[in-house]
Amino acid sequence: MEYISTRGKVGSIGFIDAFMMGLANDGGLLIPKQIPQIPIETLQTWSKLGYTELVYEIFTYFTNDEIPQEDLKQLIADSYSTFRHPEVTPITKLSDELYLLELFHGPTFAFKDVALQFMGQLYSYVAKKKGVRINILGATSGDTGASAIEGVRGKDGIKICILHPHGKVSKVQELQMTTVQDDNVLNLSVDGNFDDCQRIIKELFANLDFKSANDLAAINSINFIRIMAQIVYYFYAYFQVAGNIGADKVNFSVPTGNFGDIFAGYMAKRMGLPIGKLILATNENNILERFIKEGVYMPGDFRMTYSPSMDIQVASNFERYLYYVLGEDPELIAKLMEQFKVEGEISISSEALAAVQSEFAAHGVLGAECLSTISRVKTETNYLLDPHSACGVAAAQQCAEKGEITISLATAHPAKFNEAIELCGIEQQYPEPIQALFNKEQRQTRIAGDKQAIASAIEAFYRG
Ligand SMILES: N[C@@H](CCOP(=O)(O)O)C(=O)O
Repeated sequence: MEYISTRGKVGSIGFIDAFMMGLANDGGLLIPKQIPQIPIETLQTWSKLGYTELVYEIFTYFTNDEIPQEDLKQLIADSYSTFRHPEVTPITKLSDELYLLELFHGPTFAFKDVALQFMGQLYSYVAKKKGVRINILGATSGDTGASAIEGVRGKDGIKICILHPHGKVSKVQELQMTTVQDDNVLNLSVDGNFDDCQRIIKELFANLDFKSANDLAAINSINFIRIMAQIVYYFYAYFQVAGNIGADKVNFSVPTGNFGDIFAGYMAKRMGLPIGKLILATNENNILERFIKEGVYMPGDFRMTYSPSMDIQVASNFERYLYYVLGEDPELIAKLMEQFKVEGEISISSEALAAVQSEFAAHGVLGAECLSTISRVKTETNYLLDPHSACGVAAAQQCAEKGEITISLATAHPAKFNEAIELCGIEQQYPEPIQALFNKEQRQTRIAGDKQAIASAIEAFYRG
């Protein structure tokens, strides 16, 4: 498998190079040159595999034999041995038509661990094999940062700097990031919102002199390896719910802000998994919902919500999807992304919109609906959803037709978002690792949302 850029100026690089490049050097996003097509017989075999066996089978389509088999197996085993559930991403049934895919059994209680435990292992592997320094730079609205830090804290040859928006992540998310005392970790608490953090790091990655002088590596879903690891749980969930292949199509409902998680579902579908609708759930920051309903991609006003991880306007992975839905034309994508930078808007034709709507449905879940979904599901089933997962369930109930089976992604544990849970009048007990955070000392640097100031702080940390 080779990787190319959505903007056409990075040609055919291998798996490890794609991993290390993160953001494509032409400012676009890396994607596989061809999407692997999985034969039905292979899908049938896969339906009987355990989680880590399935990870291995799927990864080999993407890793291009660049990692020896035994090494890859070991990396996978080490990555998922940290999960608290033997199935890694188990399924829970809410009703005959609605299932939850629990993605929060990793060390930081969010779906990000599924990819970032593996990426932490892989960065460490590459640092040792190639004898290179790796300086990770990432932006987070709360979950990615904690998970990325957990994946590489204390690891030799790796430093990590994470930008989070000051005062705009949940208390537990903040504690998960800032109570880590390892010297290879720097948390910058940025005055601004997540979009500011993401824009600044993308500009720093796009400055190739800065990128190479600082050996920058990416953990955000601009890095295709994040998507690769997340593709797996769509297959695994489908097999758990539908049994063997050949059963009816199954919908997936996905709470998403950066379009990464749902893009992994789109890739799984393109690989041959019988997915019906991909239901996109947003909160009040609903640029993606508006795109799917109207074909216009244009940021609105930033809003703070009960689901802070999805408080995102400009969705990184949207560019990857645009590439596919507009006919895999890199020149067109480069032009549209430039237009977006200047005019702040992309509109697609009615034919393209029809193609989008044949694959996606969308629902923007307002605060009141998010809280009422948490309360209702708790009363009816005794299951406590976190606010992001509640958006997924609300969207599934809004967009799925009667008789369709939908798997809704439960992306985080409710203990990460007690601010919303207590507004529902529900008292929850924290799992021990989360409770313990409240007694630990915090370490973070508050900084203005200014690219130059952030670049200087990052350089000083990486060189220190
Ligand atoms: N929701 C994310 C934002 C970063 O998105 P990613 O897809 O690049 O990881 C978070 O919790 O940080």
